[in-house]
Amino acid sequence: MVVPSAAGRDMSPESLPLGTIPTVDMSAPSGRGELARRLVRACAERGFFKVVNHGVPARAAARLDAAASAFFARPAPEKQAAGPPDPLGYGSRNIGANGDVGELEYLILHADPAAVASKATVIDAEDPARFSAAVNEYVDAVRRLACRVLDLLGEGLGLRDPASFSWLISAVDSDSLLRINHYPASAATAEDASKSGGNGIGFGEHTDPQILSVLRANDVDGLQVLLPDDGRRGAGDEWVPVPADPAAFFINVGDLLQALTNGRLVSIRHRVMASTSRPRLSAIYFAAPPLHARIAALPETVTAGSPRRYRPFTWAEYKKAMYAHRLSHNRLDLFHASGEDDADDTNS
Ligand SMILES: C=C1C[C@]23C[C@@]1(O)CC[C@H]2[C@@]12CC[C@H](O)[C@@](C)(C(=O)O1)[C@H]2[C@@H]3C(=O)O
Ligand SMILES: O=C(O)CCC(=O)C(=O)O
Ligand SMILES: [Fe+2]
Repeated sequence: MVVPSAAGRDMSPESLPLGTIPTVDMSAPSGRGELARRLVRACAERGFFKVVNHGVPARAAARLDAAASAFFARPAPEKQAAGPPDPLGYGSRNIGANGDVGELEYLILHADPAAVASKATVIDAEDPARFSAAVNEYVDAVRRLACRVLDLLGEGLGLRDPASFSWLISAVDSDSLLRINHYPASAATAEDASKSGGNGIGFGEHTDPQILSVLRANDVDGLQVLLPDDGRRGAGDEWVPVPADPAAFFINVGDLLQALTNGRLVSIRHRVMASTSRPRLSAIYFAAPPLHARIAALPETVTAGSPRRYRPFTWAEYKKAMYAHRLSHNRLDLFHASGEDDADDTNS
């Protein structure tokens, strides 16, 4: 039975419970087909889910955390030697080049081992090889997880080639990134923060531009996701806190996966709130295609009832538009098939 919602969208009785964040067990206790269906449902209804039994060795995560913590503990001038973010490298408070600020410092690295090696000399001057090894081992493990998820999504969506998504991020010239965020401890409440000029925002609201983001953080809360009002509640979109779980991964659909699936899978808005008494450390692998990759809705996702939503574009073209806009900008709107917005228009 299909129940029409107040908003006119069909709600199958199997829809996820209101306001919940799905957890997906990658060990597939109920079989591969069911796992693929669960992943598609999580990405279509939420664009965000928690993953357990993910297969990423705890040792790889611990090594990355140790390398990152050692870097962030260094004196400011030493850290600044790895910056400013251009857009790769070390940054503090300023996010991107268009006036966004957050209560954090961060490292953005290209995921390619050669690029990691060239940055490692300024990040860990004492032992750059140790830093590179920690990053490469971690990136390798999370890329595998991202590929497994993407292949299952391809299967669940019934694509002729279920590897269409994972193929894009596995290319040797893929433009994937690793970002490590460090939100310093502040005993501040949201009220204290606003008195001192802060706004309680660690990382402002945004969607991730790439294909898939794979996040792991320590045991400090702060991440929130904007769950869409699916019409059953009628109270509008809602910011939902994501309880920390350092043993799990959190995965979200990026803008490119929304475009490739013609809007079937949704790129979710998220943010990090800053008022915490302990530092938050997070690492996010942004799985991206090569710069020249052409992003167009896969034919299986374009139907008479669901016409093409976005015009085809390359990742390079999308990146240009993304860097020209503020963090919170809805970048996919610039690429609407019938939209009047112009992707080269740099006013946000
Ligand atoms: C304000 C910005 C920072 C960002 C580039 C942008 O112009 C808009 C997208 C931002 C974002 C969000 C997700 C990732 O953290 C990030 C690395 C990315 O690919 O897009 C950041 C960019 C950044 O910090 O350079
Ligand atoms: O640091 C976090 O937990 C999330 C940050 C984030 O969304 C990002 O870097 O794109
Ligand atoms: Fe993000």
